Amino acid sequence: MALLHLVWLACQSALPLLLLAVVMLGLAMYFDPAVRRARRIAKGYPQYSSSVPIIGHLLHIVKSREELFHLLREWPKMFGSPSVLMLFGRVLFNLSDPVSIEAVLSSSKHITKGRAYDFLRPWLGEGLLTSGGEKWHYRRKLLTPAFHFKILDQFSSHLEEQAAQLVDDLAELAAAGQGAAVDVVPAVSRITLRSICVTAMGKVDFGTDSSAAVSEKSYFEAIHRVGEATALRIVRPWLWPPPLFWLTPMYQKFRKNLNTLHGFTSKVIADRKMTLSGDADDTAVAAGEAGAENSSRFKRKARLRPFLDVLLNAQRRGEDISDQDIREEVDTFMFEGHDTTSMAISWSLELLGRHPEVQERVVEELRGAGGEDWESISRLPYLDRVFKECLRLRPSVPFISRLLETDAVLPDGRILPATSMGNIHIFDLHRHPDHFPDPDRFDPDRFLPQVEQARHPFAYLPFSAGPRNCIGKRFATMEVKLFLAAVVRRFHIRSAMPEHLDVTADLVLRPRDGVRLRLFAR
Ligand code: HEM
Repeated sequence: MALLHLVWLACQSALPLLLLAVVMLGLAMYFDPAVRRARRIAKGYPQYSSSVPIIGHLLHIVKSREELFHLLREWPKMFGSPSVLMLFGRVLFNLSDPVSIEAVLSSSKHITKGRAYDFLRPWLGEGLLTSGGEKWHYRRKLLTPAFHFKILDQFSSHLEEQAAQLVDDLAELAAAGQGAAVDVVPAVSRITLRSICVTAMGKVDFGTDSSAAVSEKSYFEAIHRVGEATALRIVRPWLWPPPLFWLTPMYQKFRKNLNTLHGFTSKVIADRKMTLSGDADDTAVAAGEAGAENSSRFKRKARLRPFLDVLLNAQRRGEDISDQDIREEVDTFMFEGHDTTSMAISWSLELLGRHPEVQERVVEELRGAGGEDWESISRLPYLDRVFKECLRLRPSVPFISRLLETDAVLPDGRILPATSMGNIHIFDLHRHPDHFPDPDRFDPDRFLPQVEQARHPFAYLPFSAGPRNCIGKRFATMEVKLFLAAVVRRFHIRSAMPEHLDVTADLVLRPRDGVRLRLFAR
């Protein structure tokens, strides 16, 4: 604490120098020849006519997070896609059409994440989501087998247990609410966090005392606060330079919440290290001892190597992975692996609550499925279409971004020039009227095989596409479908949300006041 205070004082006294450094850096970037070329090319694209010298279109986007979310939805209607936003001499392309998005995402040249991800680094470090270059290539190759479908098959029984637990928790919540609307997000988040822990992190023991519940609760609250601060910082340029951010009262809270997040993940890693070090086969294999691979116990375990064990074993084999590296991956997967699925499940329940006829058809299909396990559920075609349509209308990740390090060339010859940002608005892509007629209508039959095949392959991207697509896509699909199936089998669901949603610009698609539902036992 004292150290933090000293840093804060030092920053304050060095403020004029820091500001000067920021201005000098800004000017160097502004007059960089490649950036000037990008500005010249960007003039050919639609954009706001009023641009202020240096700050560009900044005044248009300084809004509350709710207002900003709605403003972003206006851009495709006003300008089409691609359109341009200028900020401090930098060109940002807003992309919400499949053709220009394909030009960016399908190329292995455009794998560097946009500047917005820099603000995630205090939390997620250089994990798989934020890293680039060699580091990303190595980690992606190392971690891909941890999400192979054979490993996911081993996870299905854990997820089935968690689905049953979710149903019990929701029953308790509904009983406490006595027929009133309840916000299901906290209950769903708790179970999706447990799900990623018991599968990818190999954590089996949550303890029976209340301390586990307390640490889970503080973890969610900290995620929300850090997410809010990060999303706000992205659209408040005066908070971009770290030294300026450090001087704000917001930073003190941000730091405290980061400590909670890192404390939680460090404990998960320490617990798993302890379990593995007590396992003679595992230690021998990790150290590369002769004969270990031939042990029959190892052969059984090798098929079951979950995400965290892959990292810990790579470290024990002497590969270049520090404790810090492991923690940033665990932070990344813990966040990506539970917040995205938690919102996908909550939003899907809400959409089913608005469309009782679809809900009943899902229940009917489930009754004929033959079982409640993943084997039976994975084959259901109508549930699959509902799942896809829910992620179309409510994509958990509504926005992603790339820094274009080389030109991206569109099929009509136009260029998205190097140094600019390709901001991909998945939320608007999924509402493109040419690809999804009457886009706000909920209609699972948009995903009938013949309809899907006729559509542009980059018109529907809830999990992104190309080399940096979602590594957890199969895991997420299994979890969301299993949980939806378990909940609708047990409850009639009715949405208690207003017709027009109040959504905020956040890291995941989150409503301002939770997802409120009425649940009635079937
Ligand atoms: C419904 C649930 C999910 C959705 C909608 C979703 C969506 C996405 C999207 C759109 C991206 C691309 C991000 C970007 O380009 O910046 C992504 C990347 C990623 N996702 Fe997911 N995700 C989901 C669940 C999961 C789960 C369950 C995990 C982990 C178990 C996961 C781990 C990751 C990671 C690590 C990346 C970065 C991959 C890379 O850059 O190589 N996601 N996800």
